[in-house]
Amino acid sequence: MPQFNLSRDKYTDSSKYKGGKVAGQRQKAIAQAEDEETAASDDDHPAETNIQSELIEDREYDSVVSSAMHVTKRMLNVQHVAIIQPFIKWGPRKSPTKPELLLQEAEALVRSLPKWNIELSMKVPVETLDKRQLFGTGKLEELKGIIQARQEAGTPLTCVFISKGTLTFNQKQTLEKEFRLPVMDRYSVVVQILRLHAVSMEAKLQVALAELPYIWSQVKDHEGSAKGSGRIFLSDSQRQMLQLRERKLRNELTNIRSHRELLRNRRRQKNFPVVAVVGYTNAGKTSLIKALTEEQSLQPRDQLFATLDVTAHAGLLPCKLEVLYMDTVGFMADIPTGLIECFVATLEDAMLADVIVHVQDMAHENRSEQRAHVERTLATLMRNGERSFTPDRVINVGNKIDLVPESVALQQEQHSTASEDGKLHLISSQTLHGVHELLVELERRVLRVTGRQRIVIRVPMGGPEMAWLYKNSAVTQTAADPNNAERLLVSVVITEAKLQQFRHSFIRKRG
Ligand SMILES: Nc1nc2c(ncn2[C@@H]2O[C@H](COP(=O)(O)OP(=O)(O)OP(=O)(O)O)[C@@H](O)[C@H]2O)c(=O)[nH]1
Ligand SMILES: [Mg+2]
Repeated sequence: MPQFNLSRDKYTDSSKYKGGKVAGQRQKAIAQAEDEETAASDDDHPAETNIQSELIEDREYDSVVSSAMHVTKRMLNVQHVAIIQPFIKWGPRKSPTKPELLLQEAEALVRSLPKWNIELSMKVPVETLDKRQLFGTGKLEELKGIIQARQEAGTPLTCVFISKGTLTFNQKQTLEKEFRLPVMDRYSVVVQILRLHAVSMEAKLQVALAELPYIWSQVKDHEGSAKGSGRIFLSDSQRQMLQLRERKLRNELTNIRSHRELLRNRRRQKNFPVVAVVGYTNAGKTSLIKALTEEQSLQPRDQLFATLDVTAHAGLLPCKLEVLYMDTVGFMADIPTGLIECFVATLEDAMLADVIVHVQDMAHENRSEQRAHVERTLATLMRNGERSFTPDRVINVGNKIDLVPESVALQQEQHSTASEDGKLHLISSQTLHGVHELLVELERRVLRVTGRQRIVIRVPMGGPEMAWLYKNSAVTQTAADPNNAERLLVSVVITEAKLQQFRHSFIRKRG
């Protein structure tokens, strides 16, 4: 039953997650509960897994995708890359972000691919991003000269990465002819990274789906161009293949998602409060969850889009209430919407969480833009969802404080809003500085948002009350009542509704 394992990966079992090991007993217990639910429904669909594997191993498609975006299965091969970051220097369409930062992000993308080496890295001013050859004639000659010189001395380059969202088919074709090298844009580099990091079948199918709008847009560019090279980009049968592929991918994803909904309902019934950890890519989401749960299996990586599956990890709040932390896909600006849309569905679960922790990298120069980008995206995602993006559900966390000089950190803390809800919690997931305080705040929010409270109830020893409390609340401590040897003092975290039920069932009777 291979799909059985798939669904489990997503939520609890991190054994396949970044190569880690199965976590502790609590984790196992939840996984087991989910498995009971999963087993029945998976038995019904043994054929699905075959279709899914065929969609991933499809030679005919591979040849189309490799010609459209130079994305191949041989991505572990060594590549020698020249990065060119175009930016508009003047005028109303001037790039809002400093070109140095754009270039840094482009370099981080390339570094996320293990055997890709950055040989050259340049930022180049352009008048507009729409020109057929992108660069002015003089600039283009200069770039050709630089690349040529590099080819003759030093390690020969194997591709040029132009750090622009998407290049049109014509831009790519023109530049490939000029540079005599394959040319990639941000979309194709990100797809390459996503392919590498996709672990579960759902993530793999999502990446596959994310590739299609790109291929279609290249086909459209090619057809729309009067000066098309005359070469047919896609044959009719290839087009049909792509259409069929898209339908199949959507079908399979729908199947997987309805399955996920089943698990989500199941989890709701079990009543675990859920905390979603979101943020810009590489901000330290996975590291924070590792710090909060002490789960050794989690492996943070200094790579963009390291996490592609929403996974859940159990942890305890200081009051001993168990919560599930959801690790999510990172956000990134200047990624064409079509690409990330496919992953948005995986964020659905996160959007339904009781509390959302927004992790920010305090050591990143572009922190405030990153924060604004994440907030905008979250607000859009939630506009269509069941729950709204209200400040009382969000905790802002400033991570990597160990990398920031103390005086700067202090300033940033003072800058954050005075109210407890708007506060920026400064922490280091690495040194664990501030993590305990964050847990205390998390507890406060979780209890408030889910309408739970911590109380101590006095119950008769050996009575039915104890069993009832274990079943319907989180019992965090029991102690003998110093004033009455036949009674116990039970500390619980309980919802208002359950507390009413308890009063109704036991206290009135007793009275
Ligand atoms: N110095 C320092 N490094 C940190 C801290 N937290 C995370 N890192 C590092 O930052 C990098 C990214 O961490 P991850 O936890 O993988 O980040 P993420 O947000 O999950 O990234 P994606 O899944 O790619 O979106 C890793 O190299 C971590 O070791 C911190 O508090 N201090
Ligand atoms: Mg991560």
